[in-house]
Amino acid sequence: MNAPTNAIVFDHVSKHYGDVLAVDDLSLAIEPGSTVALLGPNGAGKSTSINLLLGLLAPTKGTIEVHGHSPAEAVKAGEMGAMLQNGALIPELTVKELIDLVRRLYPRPLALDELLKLADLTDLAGRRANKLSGGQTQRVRFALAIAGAPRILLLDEPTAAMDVESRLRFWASMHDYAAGGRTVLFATHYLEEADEHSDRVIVVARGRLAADGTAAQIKADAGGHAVSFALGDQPAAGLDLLPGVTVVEILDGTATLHTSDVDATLAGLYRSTTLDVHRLKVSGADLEAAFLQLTRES
Ligand SMILES: Nc1ncnc2c1ncn2[C@@H]1O[C@H](COP(=O)(O)OP(=O)(O)OP(=O)(O)O)[C@@H](O)[C@H]1O
Repeated sequence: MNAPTNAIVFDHVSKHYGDVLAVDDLSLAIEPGSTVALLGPNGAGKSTSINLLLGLLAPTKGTIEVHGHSPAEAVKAGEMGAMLQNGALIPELTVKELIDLVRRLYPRPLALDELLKLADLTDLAGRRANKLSGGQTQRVRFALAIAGAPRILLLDEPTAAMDVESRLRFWASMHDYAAGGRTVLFATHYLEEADEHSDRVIVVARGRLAADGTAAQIKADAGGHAVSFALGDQPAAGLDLLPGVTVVEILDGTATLHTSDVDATLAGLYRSTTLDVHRLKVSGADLEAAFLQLTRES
């Protein structure tokens, strides 16, 4: 039998919680060595997908493979490490003791010094776990996730509640770990994180696949541009009906029209409205506009 070419495969996977359809016929394949963002709004099914991948939940329909094995087999073989949204540390232990305790549970763990270095914890090695800030705690949880040197690392909204500096340090650690050819899948609803830290973005909305590609492809496919202008106190009624317009945002007297056809929108703005248009600006799509459009459409 040929070795499986994909690290992760979801084949028509659905997951119901009673009446709630959290994951809806999701099919995708992730190549080894890629860093993939699972991007979606609240309730899109990101955590459910990660829990399915870890074998913590069973799909209602469909199958999941991890390097050709079931999730349970892959977890048992130490193929996957995960940083989930919750999970307390043992407060009495120091950072070093805790990481060493966990790494010893694995057959081929990373060296303690390497783990401390990768998670940027060398200076905090002697600190007790209950004396850490939120961002430092997340770094310890990251170290625990990679302790067994997993080939696949799953991160569920890893930077939630981190400040800007902590985020930067966290992503640097993630890239260092991924650089060894490992596969990383991280869930986020931060568009910038998906854009900056992944080489592929899988957008999910209401449990379904809404888009899949590089951040640049998703922006291009959504075809979006934004037309903005100073609206002042003029009425915004009807802007959403202009040709091409997908989303209208009004903020501090500025109207921003996200559009799939910038020429048609501009023509409509000048011909079909009586608005005084000042400080007109046309910009290329950003991931946010693409994301809004995609998660509305699906
Ligand atoms: N244990 C559960 N029982 C019932 N419904 C659940 C359960 N867990 C999740 N859900 C529902 O399943 C859907 C998907 O939830 P999930 O937590 O996977 O989304 P998410 O994309 O991770 O959201 P968030 O970004 O808010 O963490 C939501 O409608 C949620 O309310």
